[in-house]
Amino acid sequence: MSQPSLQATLIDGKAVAASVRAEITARAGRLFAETGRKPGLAVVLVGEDPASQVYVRNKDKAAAACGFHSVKHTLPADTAEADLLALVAALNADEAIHGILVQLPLPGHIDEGKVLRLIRPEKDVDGFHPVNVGLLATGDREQALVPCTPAGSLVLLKRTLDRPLAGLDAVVIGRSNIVGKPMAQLLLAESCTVTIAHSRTRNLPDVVRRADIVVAAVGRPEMVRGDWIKPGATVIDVGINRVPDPARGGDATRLVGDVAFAEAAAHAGAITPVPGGVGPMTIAMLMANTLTAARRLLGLAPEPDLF
Ligand SMILES: Nc1nc(=O)c2c([nH]1)NC[C@@H]1CN(c3ccc(C(=O)N[C@@H](CCC(=O)O)C(=O)O)cc3)C=[N+]21
Repeated sequence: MSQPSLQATLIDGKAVAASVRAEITARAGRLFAETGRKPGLAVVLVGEDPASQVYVRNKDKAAAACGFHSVKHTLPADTAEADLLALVAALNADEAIHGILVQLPLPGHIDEGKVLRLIRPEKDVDGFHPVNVGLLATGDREQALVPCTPAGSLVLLKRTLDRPLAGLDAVVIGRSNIVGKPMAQLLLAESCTVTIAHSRTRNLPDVVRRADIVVAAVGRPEMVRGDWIKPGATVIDVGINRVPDPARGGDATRLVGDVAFAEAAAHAGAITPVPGGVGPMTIAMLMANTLTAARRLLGLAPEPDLF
């Protein structure tokens, strides 16, 4: 049998992210003209997780390009929990900082929940504080800060589908607090019929075959196969997995998603690539959340929704 050919529309996350960042740059410029204040973002990195380092580098570039005030705190891997909590408390009180992001995962000796719960919900640009989780669950988008990866995935879906999502069957594979659960909440708020599948789901291929929208967020390279995809479905691949690339020899690696891209592209109506899909949107939505947090903390009226 011949190789399946690409039929799906490629969803260009890099291009959409650039347009979101351009809009945020314009909004930050207006904020500065009106108030003399810049949105302020603090990123805290404990230890040297490679994925987090990539993310911090991209974020720094994006924040600078958007005209934000941006600070980075890099702490050694053996930092005491109390010292990290003290830094978060100082950032909570810092009037120049409107967004605080503590890179996950944290080293094992630090209680992640304790750190996330200390961040002021108004400055929680990751949307991981239980108050923001609750506001999303109650549909209170006016007050919530929504996690960046699901928010970015929804922007891609809306720009791709160009019609209301209401009534569509959506299957989210993965139930993490960071992606799967908030993604399901956002799709539910759009009136999709939402299924959350996970490692204990029976007959996952058949569950996925029902979906008009597939969001893969399991962290297992190329787990979702082409013949699981309903013809014409929209596929959002959240996975970023580094795998060996023997074709290039030596210790070469390449990035793949949670979806077997070439196979799935032969069935899907539209699909995100990895890299260049959801990843750049995560960064763009972090900028959007920081601007939103700044306006709220400064008592200013909200800007129109990006999605
Ligand atoms: N509190 C917290 N919030 C996070 O959102 C968070 C975190 N911790 N810890 C680490 C992970 C990882 N993450 C990425 C975001 C964007 C890209 C990204 O821009 N990827 C590009 C480039 C990838 C590459 O070339 O390596 C792409 O997919 O095209 C990657 C990784 C956010 N994370």
